[in-house]
Order: sequence, then C-alpha cells, then structure tokens
Amino acid sequence: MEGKAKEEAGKGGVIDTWLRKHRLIYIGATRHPFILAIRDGTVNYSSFKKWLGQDYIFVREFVAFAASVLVKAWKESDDSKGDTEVILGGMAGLHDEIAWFKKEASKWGVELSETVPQKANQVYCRFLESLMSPEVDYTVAITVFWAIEAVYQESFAHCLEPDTNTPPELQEVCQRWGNDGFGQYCHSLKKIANRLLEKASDDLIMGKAGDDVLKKAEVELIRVLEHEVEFWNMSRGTA
Ligand SMILES: Cc1ncc(CN)c(N)n1
Repeated sequence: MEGKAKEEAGKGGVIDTWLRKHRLIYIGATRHPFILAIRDGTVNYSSFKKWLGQDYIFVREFVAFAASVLVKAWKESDDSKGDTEVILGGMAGLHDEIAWFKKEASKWGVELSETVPQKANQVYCRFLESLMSPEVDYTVAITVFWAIEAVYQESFAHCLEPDTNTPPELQEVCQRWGNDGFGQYCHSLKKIANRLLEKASDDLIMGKAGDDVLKKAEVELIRVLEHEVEFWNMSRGTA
C-alpha cells in the first residue's frame, strides 16, 4: 500500500525511481540540443524541417503501436478496462496530430509524400513494431507508451517556460505537446504504468511473476530514451 499511497501523492512510483536511476539518458532525451536551440531561438530551420518530415513518418507508425496497447488494455482482466479511455483519448489526439503535421508541412514547404525515413527513424519504428507483438506484456507496452509521450511533453514544455526565446513561428509546435492538457494525459498514462509496475513488483516479491516483467519494462524504457536521443540527433544530421 505504501507504494500506492506514495504514487497517488504523485511523489513516487516505480517510474520516478527509474528516472532518477537513469537521469543522464532522461536528460539527454528531454533536454536535447535540438530542443535547447528551439528554446533559445537559434534552431536551424533546415534541421527543424527535417525533424518535421521524419516525425510525421514516426507518428504514422506510433498510431499502430497505440492501437496495440489499446488491445492489450482491453484484454487485461483487472481494472485496466478503464485504461482504454485514456489510451483512446491519446489516439484521438493522434488523429488531430496527423492533420496538424500536413498543415505545418505545407506552411514550411516540406513535401511529406517525398519524405523518406532516415536510419534512426527506421530503427525506432522497428523497435515499436517489436513491441506490438501479443507476447509483449501490457505492463511493458504501457510503460513504453508513457515514455514516448512524456519525452515530447517534457521537451516542448521546456520551450514554453517564461523567459525563453522560442521563435513565434515555432510556438505552435511547442504548444502541441507542451500544453497542460497533454501534460495531464501523460500523467494519466504514468499512473496506469505505475499501477501495473507496482503490481508486477508485488508479484515478483510473492514469487508469482513468470518472466521478469519489471526488468523488461525498465530495459525497454531505457531503449525508448536512447531512440529519442537518436531521433533528435537525426534532425541535426546533414544526411
Ligand atoms: C519521435 C517521437 N517521439 C514521441 C512523439 C510523441 N507522440 C512523437 N511525435 N515523435
């Protein structure tokens, strides 16, 4: 109960413990030079346009991953049924997001139909596909889902803080993921993931767990952060 009480208070939970333990890669993913360049208004627009095209490709893949997490939540016996509304809300957001990418791409003269996935994007998408398999536990999948959303929320919210120099023409991009509503949605995902991770840790202590779901969730979380760093790096690449 203690873990749950702490998590409810928003103080702790398994995820916050892991973010402290892996704080370097978490900072690498959420305070990347690409994001810092947007924040101080020095971002190079060809880097930004490269990121825009690549992220559109990623989001198309992420829709399928989100659907696979929805199915896993639906299959769960316990009160995960309630989780499907949160995940569905996220998918509705992705629907708006795709329309937004098309509008934003035409604003910047980025031809999405001609954009090809760069290496880091291909690798990240293959990683997502591997986690869509039914063998991957819901606890692992929802932890990954939270991490992917949280990296963007933390990164772009950073650009919206007071006394930043985010250019006006990039405010809308930052608002898309940095706004409070998206922050609330990420918090809802984090609560779901922490609930399941606490349960997995109790099962482990009781010797009930089959394969170590807790360890796999931690490993995949770190992999998400590493893929996010490579994704940001890609936008700075000259290739
Ligand atoms: C690479 C990446 N990571 C996360 C998000 C937020 N769904 C995104 N749009 N793109």
